[in-house]
Amino acid sequence: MTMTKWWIEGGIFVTMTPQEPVVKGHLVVENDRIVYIGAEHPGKLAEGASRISGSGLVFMPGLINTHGHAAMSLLRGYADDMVLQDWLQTKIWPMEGNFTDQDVYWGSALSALEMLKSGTTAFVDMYDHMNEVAKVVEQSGMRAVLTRGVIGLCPEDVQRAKLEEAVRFVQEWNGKADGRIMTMMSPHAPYTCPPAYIEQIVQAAHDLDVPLHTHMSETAAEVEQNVRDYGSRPVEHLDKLGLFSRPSLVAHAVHLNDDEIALLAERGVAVSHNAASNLKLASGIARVPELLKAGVTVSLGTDGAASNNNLDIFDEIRLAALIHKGVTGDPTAVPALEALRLGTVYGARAIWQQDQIGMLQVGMKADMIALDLDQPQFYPRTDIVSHLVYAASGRDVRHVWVNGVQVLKDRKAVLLDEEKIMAEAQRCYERLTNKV
Ligand SMILES: N[C@@H](CCSC[C@H]1O[C@@H](n2cnc3c(=O)[nH]cnc32)[C@H](O)[C@@H]1O)C(=O)O
Ligand SMILES: [Zn+2]
Repeated sequence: MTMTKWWIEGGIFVTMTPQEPVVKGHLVVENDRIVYIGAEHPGKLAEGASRISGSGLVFMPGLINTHGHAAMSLLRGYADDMVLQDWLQTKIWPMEGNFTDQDVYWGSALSALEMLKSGTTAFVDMYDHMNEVAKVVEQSGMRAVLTRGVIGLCPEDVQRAKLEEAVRFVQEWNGKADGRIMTMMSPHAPYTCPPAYIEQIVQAAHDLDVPLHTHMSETAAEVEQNVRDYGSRPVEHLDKLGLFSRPSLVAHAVHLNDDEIALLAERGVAVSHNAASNLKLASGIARVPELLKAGVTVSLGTDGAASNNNLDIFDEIRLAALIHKGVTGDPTAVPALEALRLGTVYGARAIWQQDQIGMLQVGMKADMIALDLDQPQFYPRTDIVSHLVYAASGRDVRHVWVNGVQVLKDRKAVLLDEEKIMAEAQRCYERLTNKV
């Protein structure tokens, strides 16, 4: 393998490390890893490196989106302003029922493009036709944790077939694309999977030695129904079924009581906070300050583009910093640096990759983004972290690298064909809407 080496000369680096959150200086990457970051000239380490000027740019770790359904970008704007159960049952599921491999491929490619262009370098995806999503990840150069989510509201033979498909997906893709693809197992939610089915999925995760992912406690109605059907709230229910006996990541976790927060902390369960989706579907607002105080890893997710309706993690960072202040009446809730950690360091923790990504530090993978600082919203130069949280958006992202490879250059995707993806996604949508 030929060695690649590049050197960012003279930039501002928001490293997200506890020791030195902001560094003005230099960064050197060799192959897929950061080999130098610091104020001093890198000296010998920069020998033979190609030089990139860091002037006018701010660099930070790539953002991590810990919950979504990439192909749902095909349904962006298709069914807005509805309540979750009605939205899923009358609009989304009937459309998804007609999705082909091609639809999932182009829908996921559209999302990959949008994510890259707004600074997301790693994402979690729970969906169907997952081979297509994996191909998109492979081609786009992104990093992802993928899982064939299963809904168990079907006869046992269909349940079994879905579970086998999910297992095969893990066997085929875990660790692929130079390690950029990792996998999980996922019951879609406690209200769509009977308890015995959840136990089978948990067992499969044990056998395969992969983590678990699910939607949990998204709406008050879900919690009530869980109590009616199973005699306990979703957290206790899933705990009894063994879901938290493995590394697990739960999306939403909006309706939690104090005991449930304590249990999630005790079991080391990570939460994906999907603020925009929860607001849009009027599901509620997660108790993020309390979760953080209890020591739960809280990360950020967009959920599908049909309930957001974009995939910009900068939006989620800003929302996380704002709504919890509004809800608690405490302006110190989720301060700027903590909000930025939700989208970076904690995101990495939530997908068990904190030793690899989420910070700019020697030895870490070079998953990094650069934003254009020479824009009015970033003047005057007061506090760069504050600017990234309260003033920035994904549209400010100019360059993106994943695993040491530049995948976005001057706002253009390097490995994806932007025009073709948008045209094909449009065609998929038109074909799908003619079917129903
Ligand atoms: N179609 C598969 C399940 C795929 S898992 C991903 C599912 O999550 C659904 N989904 C998207 N957003 C949400 C949400 O916020 N809550 C619950 N389900 C969601 C989405 O519509 C999709 O069907 C099967 O039948 O087994
Ligand atoms: Zn979801």
